[in-house]
Amino acid sequence: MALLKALVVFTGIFLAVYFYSAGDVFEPAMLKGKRVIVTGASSGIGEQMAYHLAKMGSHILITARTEEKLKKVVAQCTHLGAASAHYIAGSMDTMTFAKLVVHKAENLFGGLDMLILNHIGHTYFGYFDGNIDHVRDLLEINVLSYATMTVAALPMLKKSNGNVVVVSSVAGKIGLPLTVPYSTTKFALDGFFSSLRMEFIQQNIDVSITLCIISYIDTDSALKTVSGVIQQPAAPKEECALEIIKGGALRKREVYYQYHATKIPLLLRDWAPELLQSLLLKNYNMDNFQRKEV
Ligand SMILES: NC(=O)C1=CN([C@@H]2O[C@H](COP(=O)(O)OP(=O)(O)OC[C@H]3O[C@@H](n4cnc5c(N)ncnc54)[C@H](OP(=O)(O)O)[C@@H]3O)[C@@H](O)[C@H]2O)C=CC1
Ligand SMILES: CC(C)CCC[C@@H](C)[C@H]1CC[C@H]2[C@@H]3C(=O)C=C4C[C@@H](O)CC[C@]4(C)[C@H]3CC[C@]12C
Repeated sequence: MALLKALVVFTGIFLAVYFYSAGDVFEPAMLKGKRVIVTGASSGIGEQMAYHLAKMGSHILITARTEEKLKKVVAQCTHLGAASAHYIAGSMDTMTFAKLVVHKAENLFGGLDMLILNHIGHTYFGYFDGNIDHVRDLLEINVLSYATMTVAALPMLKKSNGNVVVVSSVAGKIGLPLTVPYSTTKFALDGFFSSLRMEFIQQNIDVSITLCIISYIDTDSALKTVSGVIQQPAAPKEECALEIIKGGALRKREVYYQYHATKIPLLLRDWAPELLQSLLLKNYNMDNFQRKEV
């Protein structure tokens, strides 16, 4: 009898896990013909996301400040099989530009399926220098432009039951040294977008919001800034870019990449904060530290 009970329970758990994860299967075809904006796509993870989307056959609009780099990324996207690829150059420190990007997508595509918010403004990797004006400027670029673009894109995203994908960081969930202004902006994204997600659910607005919690990635800018100081290895940007797109397409609440480097610290955060603190500090080799502009 006990064996039968155990068997029933086991089968129940197996079926629950099977059917729960069945909806979790990603197919590149999910992005075919979809109309996508990627910000900060002239380099790093944003550039890699544009290439993945191109291979999947999406319509892509990319943006950043450097026109020369954007032209090259667009050419490569076309070569890789994008349904169409366009760029618009400008800086996200002006909210009129943030809105302009969304309006350009509307004019080009007549709608929008996915908004990938990924750009970050320049900052420094070093002890907080007391400059509040820099924190304010960074909040404009890293947070308010994200909110502005989301507001501008919402009518289109409601029509398509689309996705907002927000690229954040472990530094947006856990306080870390040497990135005070940056970390401030990434925590703010959690506040804005996690609250907005709850409001969408209450109002039956079928637009998903995916917050991506990313650890140390091997982009040129990250390697230039922190190698020597950070002890852990950097994860590959290509795989990171794909995991972000998958999370958005599957309408996940949050993406954790790399899983172990983000989930384990997050589990410790609330239950063993002092242990986490001492483990994290061991990860920084301050003998090699020099303040750097990012
Ligand atoms: N690399 C890492 O270790 C980690 C990265 N992340 C997150 O991943 C995302 C991408 O990072 P990563 O690829 O490393 O960064 P990169 O430095 O490679 O890319 C940043 C992008 O933002 C653009 N950008 C910079 N300033 C502005 C501006 N004022 N207005 C508009 N665009 C601007 C840059 O282009 P241009 O200069 O031409 O404007 C570039 O395209 C970020 O959100 C970051 O926080 C999270 C955790 C770890
Ligand atoms: C197990 C983890 C909790 C350990 C801490 C991981 C630390 C070392 C990781 C996590 C988040 C990372 C920073 C980040 O998010 C984004 C950028 C912007 C990029 O242009 C320059 C590098 C920088 C500052 C990364 C530096 C390394 C950080 C602090």
